[in-house]
Amino acid sequence: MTSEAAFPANFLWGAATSAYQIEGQPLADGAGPSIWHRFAHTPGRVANGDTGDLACDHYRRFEEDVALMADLGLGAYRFSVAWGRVLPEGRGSVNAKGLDFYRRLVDALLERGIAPMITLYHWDLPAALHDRGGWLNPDSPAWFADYAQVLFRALDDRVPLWVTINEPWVVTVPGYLDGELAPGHRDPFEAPRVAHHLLLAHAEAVAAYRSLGGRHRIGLAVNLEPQHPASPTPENQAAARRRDAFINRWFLDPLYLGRYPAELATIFGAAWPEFADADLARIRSTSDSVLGGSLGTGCATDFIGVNYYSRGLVRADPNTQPLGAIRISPENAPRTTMGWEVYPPGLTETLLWIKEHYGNPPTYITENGAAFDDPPPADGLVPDPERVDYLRAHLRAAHAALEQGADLRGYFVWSLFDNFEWAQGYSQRFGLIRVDPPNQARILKASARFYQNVIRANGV
Ligand SMILES: N#[N+]C[C@@H]1[C@@H](O)[C@H](O)[C@@H](O)[C@@H]2O[C@H]12
Repeated sequence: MTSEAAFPANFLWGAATSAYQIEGQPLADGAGPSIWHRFAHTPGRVANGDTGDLACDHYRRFEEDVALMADLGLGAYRFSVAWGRVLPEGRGSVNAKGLDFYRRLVDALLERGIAPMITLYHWDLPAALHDRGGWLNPDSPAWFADYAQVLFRALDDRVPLWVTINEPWVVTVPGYLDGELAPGHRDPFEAPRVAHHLLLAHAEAVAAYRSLGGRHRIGLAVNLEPQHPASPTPENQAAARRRDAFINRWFLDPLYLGRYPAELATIFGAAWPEFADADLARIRSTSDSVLGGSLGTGCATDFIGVNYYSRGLVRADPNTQPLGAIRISPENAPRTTMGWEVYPPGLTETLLWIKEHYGNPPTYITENGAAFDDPPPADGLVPDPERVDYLRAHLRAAHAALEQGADLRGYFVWSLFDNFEWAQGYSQRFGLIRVDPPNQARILKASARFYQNVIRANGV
C-alpha cells in the first residue's frame, strides 16, 4: 500500500483501553470495589443500568485478546491498572493475585512484541479511599505515589511507557463539578482542590519514579480540544478563551509553566482557593529536561499524552455557570453518536498548540477514535466505513502536525474493543473490534483491517 502520509520509522502504533471498561469481574481474586463499581450499581447513574461487572470479560480472556492485538500488528497496547485489584483498600497490603494478573498481561504482550503502555489511574479510585475523602483528601497524592511505586517496582523492568493519570480534567469536572461521572459530586468548591491534588499526585508519582531509578518514560494523558468562537463576536471570542483555559490549560499550564491560567480564578470566583507556591513548584516540569530528552529530575514529565476527539465550537451563554460558555455543534457537520463534530483539523491544531505553548515536548496521541452505530457483521466482518474515514482523516491530520515539527511519537486508537462507555454504558461503540457483552464474541470491523494496513505501511 503506497502511503500519502509516511510516518517516522520508529513511530509507535497502538490501541487503548481501560480496566473498568473492559476487564469485568471487578471484585475477583480479592480485588476491592472502586467508585465506578459503586456508581454503576447506583440506580439511574448509567444508561440501561449497565455495569462493568462483565464488560469484555478481559480479565479472563486476556490471552485471546493479546493474540488479536498481535494479529492486528499493534506495536503497543495502552491499558490501565485497576488500583483496587492491586491494593484492595487503596493502600496497605498488596493483593498478590491482582498484581499477578497485570504481570501475566504484560508478559503476554512482550511475548508478542507488543510494548505495554500502562495508565496507573483511569478513574476507578478504590472506594475505600473515597470513603477517606478521595481526591479531596490532601493525603491523596501520597496514596497515589505509594500505589504507583508498587507497580514501578513490579513492572518497570518490562514497561517502557507509563501514564500517571488519564484525563484529570474529566476526573475533576464530570466527577466533582457537573456530577455526570463517578463519584457524581456537584461542588465548585471541591473541583479546584481535586484538580490540584491530581496534579500533585502526578508530580509525586513522577518524583517516586525518578527516585526508584525508573529507566523509562512517564507522562500525563490529557483531553484537549481547540476552542473556536461560534461567530467572531467579542462575547463568543471571550467565551472561547475561557473554555480554552478551563479545558486545555488547566493542567498543562501548571505542569509546564508553573502557574494556573488566570482565567480560572475569575471563572470559579470565591470557590478558587489560594494554592501554595511550593505546590506549583513541585508540579512544574522542567521543560529543559523534557527538551533535552533526558529523563527528567524531580517532577519532570517525559511526554504528554493527547486524547483528541473533536473541537469545541463555543457560544457565550451567561446562563451556563461557572463558565458562561456552551459548546455547540455546527449545523450539517458530520457527527459521531456521542454528538461530537468530526473535525480532523483540530488534531493538527492541538499538536501544534502544544509545540508552540509548551516547548514541543515528546507527545503521544494516547486516544483518538469515534463512536458510530455500527451495522451488524456481514460475512464475519463489521462494515464500519464512517470509522475508517474518521481514522484516515485524523491520521493525516496527525501527519500534518509531524510535518510542521511536532514531536509526535505514537498513536493509539480509542478503542481496541467496544466497551463500557461510562455513564452511557454499552450504548456507544468505539471499538476496532465488536464485542457484545451477552455473547462476548470478538468480531473484527473493517476499521481493524484498515488500521492493520496502516501499521504495515507505516502510513496512510
Ligand atoms: N467518551 N469517550 C470515549 C473515551 C472514554 O471511553 C475514555 O475512557 C476516556 O479516556 C476518554 O473519554 C474518551
